[in-house]
Amino acid sequence: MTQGPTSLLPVWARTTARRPSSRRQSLHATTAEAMDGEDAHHRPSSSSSSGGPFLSGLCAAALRRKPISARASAAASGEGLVRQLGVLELVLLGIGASIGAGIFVITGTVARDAGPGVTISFALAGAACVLNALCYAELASRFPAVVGGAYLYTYAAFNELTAFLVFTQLMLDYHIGAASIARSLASYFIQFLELIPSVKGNVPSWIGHGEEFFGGVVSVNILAPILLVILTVILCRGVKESSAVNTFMTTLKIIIVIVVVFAGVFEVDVSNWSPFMPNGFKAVVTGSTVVFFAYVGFDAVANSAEEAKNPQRDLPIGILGSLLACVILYVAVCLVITGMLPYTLLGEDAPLAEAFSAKGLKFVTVLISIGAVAGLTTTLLVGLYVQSRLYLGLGRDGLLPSIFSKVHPTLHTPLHSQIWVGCVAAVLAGLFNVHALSHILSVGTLVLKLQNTICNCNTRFGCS
Ligand SMILES: NC(=[NH2+])NCCC[C@H](N)C(=O)O
Repeated sequence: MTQGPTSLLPVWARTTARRPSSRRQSLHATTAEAMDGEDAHHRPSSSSSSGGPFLSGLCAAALRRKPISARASAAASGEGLVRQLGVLELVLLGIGASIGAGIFVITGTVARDAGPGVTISFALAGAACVLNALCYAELASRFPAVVGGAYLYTYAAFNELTAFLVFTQLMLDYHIGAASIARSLASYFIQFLELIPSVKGNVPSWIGHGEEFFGGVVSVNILAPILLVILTVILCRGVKESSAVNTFMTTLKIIIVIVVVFAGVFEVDVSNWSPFMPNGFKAVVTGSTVVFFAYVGFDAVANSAEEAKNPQRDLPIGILGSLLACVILYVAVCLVITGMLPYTLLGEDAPLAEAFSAKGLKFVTVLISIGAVAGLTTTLLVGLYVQSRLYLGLGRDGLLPSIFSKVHPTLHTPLHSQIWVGCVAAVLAGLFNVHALSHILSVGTLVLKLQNTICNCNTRFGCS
């Protein structure tokens, strides 16, 4: 066996990479061992390096690649996670991750510029995402069904360094995203509570909305961490349990969106649709880059590869099915909302709810709030789920401490990884208002989608 240089890795990673745990050894023939095969030519020989052992180690570690075949045995062994998710659960997982607060908020922001053309913005962003989803679907069906998603594909298509960068981007997105969503959820709960007259105005801000200290640098909130703990407990209990919660909540929000569309159809005045693009096509295209956020999430399905009953068939269906369902629902909501009111009157923060209150349909407004809560809950739940599976993948590969590679023998969940991601999100959500930061992350997500498309080209056409 060729010895792979590990000097690039931190001490703990070096240790785990050299002396892999027995599970890792059996599940994933990775790192040095994995390089024996098809990717040996990707490693620069250390003797040819003129920059000394450190530089050659650095290059070798950065350039080593995980061969696709090395994962096959992992998928076959079936050890660790259990295959419990059917095609419906996978589609609902994708929808659960995608339909969050985006549709309830972004529509108004973009419609103020793009007018009714926001519908085209959603269709354009949806079309771009469908192309990307096709890449994900192909990668998901081509690869052995193990955890890792985008990280795994990058490891096989490029190298370890790129894969690790993908992981860091994903983690930044998911950790901050989870904290931000948990805070929004906490605020929603307080708003619900404040519907009770005796409670209104009496809830201290440190419970839900956040009490600011040090000039706003720290914003203390206890409800968000509590919600994160509850979801983490559900996720730790088993994939069947968390999938059941996701299925229930996602079905609820789909029904609510459909009811909203049908209730709104009768209020549509077609004259509100002309002009359809008051500020031209440019505003519509600009809008599509913003509404892209609403589609983020379908890729979550790829991360459940190791828990899908029939991954090669069901993952592509789950990825594409959930995205297409979102495109249809989003376009329908946009058409209805821009038909109900002149676009100039649409609110920026809660356009859907405001449009229905303006028409005197208060019950729909309440439904929308319930839909938003269900939406936030499922995006949070699935986000935490995906994170833990990514940590599990990196733990197995020796890129993170081996504690992350452990799967509970009876619950069949990566307990340590799950608790870790819950704790990180809880600390962030409990102490900081990360909302502003979460918006910037869409750019990173966009780059990640591009990266995945390149991965697909790379593995399909063998460019490297
Ligand atoms: N990984 C993420 N950044 N997930 C956030 C998903 C946001 C979701 N699409 C929404 O409209 O609310």
